[in-house]
Amino acid sequence: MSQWYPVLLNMSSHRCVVMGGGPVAERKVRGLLEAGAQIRLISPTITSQLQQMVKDGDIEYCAREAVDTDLDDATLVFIATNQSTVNQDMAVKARSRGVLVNVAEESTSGDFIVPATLRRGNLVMAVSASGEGPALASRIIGELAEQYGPEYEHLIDILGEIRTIVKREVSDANERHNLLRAAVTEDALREWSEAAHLDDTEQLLARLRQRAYEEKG
Ligand SMILES: C[C@@]1(CC(=O)O)C2=NC(=C\c3[nH]c(c(CCC(=O)O)c3CC(=O)O)Cc3[nH]c(c(CC(=O)O)c3CCC(=O)O)/C=C3\N/C(=C\2)[C@@H](CCC(=O)O)[C@]3(C)CC(=O)O)/[C@H]1CCC(=O)O
Ligand SMILES: NC(=O)c1ccc[n+]([C@@H]2O[C@H](COP(=O)([O-])OP(=O)(O)OC[C@H]3O[C@@H](n4cnc5c(N)ncnc54)[C@H](O)[C@@H]3O)[C@@H](O)[C@H]2O)c1
Repeated sequence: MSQWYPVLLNMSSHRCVVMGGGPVAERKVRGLLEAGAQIRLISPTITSQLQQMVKDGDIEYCAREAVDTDLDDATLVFIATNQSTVNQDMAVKARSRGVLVNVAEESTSGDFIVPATLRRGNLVMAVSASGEGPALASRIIGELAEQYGPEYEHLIDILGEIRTIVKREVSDANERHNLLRAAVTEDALREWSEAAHLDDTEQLLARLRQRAYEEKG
């Protein structure tokens, strides 16, 4: 059994602190930026890509070693220095303050780990091997990337609109459930990518009912 519990956090208004400025910290910063988090990076040295992000104003940067007070107003802390004593010391301090912490060098010193992730707009896929095989998680995400191409970014938006219409128009919970399931088959997705009937509610519902009926039969 894995003790890790997967969630999607709304990071849009949360401050994250990243300690360390190497490739591992850079990966964490990229993932956080994709979720719109506010990031403060603390490290005496940083990669050229991180330097560019600082220049572009994407992240706040303190060019020094991390200190305890850096933990103060953070929702999440990511520790990725190459100093094991610093990593472990900051992890203990963060936990004692109740700040959730990720420790890149050792999964069990922290409160959470970061899964390999694939984003297609609002479709977010995350794979974890619970720290036992990050390379496997990364490989599986690579496979998913081939299976779920960039077209899913648009498709997931169409599906969102279809769902809004169904929720508005269909009051029976059981029927709603059947229609929404019928809306996401591979065949249905192909149809929506060509014509989703979003401006013709009657036509859309008729197509969904037909699909739900066919699936049952
Ligand atoms: C998913 C990903 C996300 C990210 O980092 O953003 C991520 N590691 C990635 C890649 C990767 N990391 C490593 C390799 C080399 C192969 C290997 O060693 O196996 C590769 C493969 C590669 O580079 O392709 C080395 C490594 N990783 C950790 C340690 C320490 C240890 O062993 O505990 C060491 C040894 C360091 C050393 O040698 O000393 C620890 C962690 N790495 C995690 C996440 C967390 C668990 C995730 C999970 O299992 O779900 C955890 C526990 C903590 C954390 O960082 O949250 C990202 C893939 C992104 C992508 O490609 O999509
Ligand atoms: N989770 C993962 O996926 C993964 C993968 C490889 C390695 N690791 C672990 O993550 C650590 C970082 O890896 P890396 O390749 O980015 O290392 P790196 O050596 O390239 O970078 C380390 C960074 O930490 C900074 N640093 C050093 N002391 C500091 C301090 N007191 N306060 C703040 N910053 C400080 C350095 O200036 C440097 O920017 C490794 O030591 C390893 O244990 C994790």
